[in-house]
Amino acid sequence: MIEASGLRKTYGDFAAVVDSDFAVDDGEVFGIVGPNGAGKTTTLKILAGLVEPTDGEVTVAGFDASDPEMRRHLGFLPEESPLYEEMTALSYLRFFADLYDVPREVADERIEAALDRLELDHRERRLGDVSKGMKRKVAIARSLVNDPDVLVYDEPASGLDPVTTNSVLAFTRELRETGKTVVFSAHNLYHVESVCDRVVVMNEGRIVARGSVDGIRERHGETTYRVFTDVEPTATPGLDELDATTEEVGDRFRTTVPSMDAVAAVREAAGDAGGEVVDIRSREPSLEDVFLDIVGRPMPGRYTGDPGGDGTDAESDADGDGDGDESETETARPAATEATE
Ligand SMILES: Nc1ncnc2c1ncn2[C@@H]1O[C@H](COP(=O)(O)OP(=O)(O)OP(=O)(O)O)[C@@H](O)[C@H]1O
Repeated sequence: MIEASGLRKTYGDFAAVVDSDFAVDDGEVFGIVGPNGAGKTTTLKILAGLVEPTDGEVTVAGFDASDPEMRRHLGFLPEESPLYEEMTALSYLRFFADLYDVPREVADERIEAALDRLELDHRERRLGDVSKGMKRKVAIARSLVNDPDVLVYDEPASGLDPVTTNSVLAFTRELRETGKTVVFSAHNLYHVESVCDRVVVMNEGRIVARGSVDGIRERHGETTYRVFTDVEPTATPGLDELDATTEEVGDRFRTTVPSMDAVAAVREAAGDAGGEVVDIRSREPSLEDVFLDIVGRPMPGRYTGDPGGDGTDAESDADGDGDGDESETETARPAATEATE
């Protein structure tokens, strides 16, 4: 649905996007993640045909991004989307539908459906008087009035309260179920983890990692295991050497270890001490941990508005099986060689 190859955008001597290649499949939710200034917005604007790349090619729904016909297939949500404050949500959305020559009846049906799914109240209220969350929802509904195949959303849930964030993320997931292809950027890694099929991580204009969220996590992060025993597993010499740490938790002992071999050693130690393992859980590194590893600095605005309340760690029963997702990392080169100050 989207193919970008050799994308580069320079402003004078400064390279905002360098050597960017990626493809987005039909019906996929694709995330672009990275710190401030990484080149996310520039990339999205190139996809939306709003910024012309200095080099490279991009096709969206089979059209060159610069082809005006492409816009009929695209819904774009900019990072900031000022609305006409004197209009109501309904009149505003009808206005945009008219710009796309959507017949009134069809437009009304689409608008109602989008606003229902977004749970938007106060449809007849002046947009100048509605909350920031409602404005964002109206802007999202606007991106759908032409029933596009591809949606390009720049930070769709940024700065929203947890309830609205949840609603916007759920809506984005639903778009995939209706066959839309979505590309979105986010600072907040929880947003990316909870919605995207695949992501690219950008830093200083370049893609530095790509793959499924799980694949990237698997490749860059280290899974730890928490072994719960009914005795303190201290009997076997050498447990310390396995980087094991044990804490007493209620009537159990929780030993955290970095490998399945160490899990086996804990099991043996518990047996030697006359007890047994009662539970084993794996703890996946968060995308945040991985991001720190790849980019070398934390994401700004980390995990704000986490509607799940625990976006930082994924914990699951440990069978020790990875899903073998492929992902790859590209070595981060210094910010564009073209960029000379
Ligand atoms: N029109 C422009 N002229 C000059 N420099 C620009 C222009 N647009 C973007 N840049 C620069 O290009 C770099 C990438 O900007 P971009 O907005 O794509 O980053 P971003 O990853 O979206 O960042 P943020 O998360 O802060 O929105 C930044 O250093 C920015 O200052």
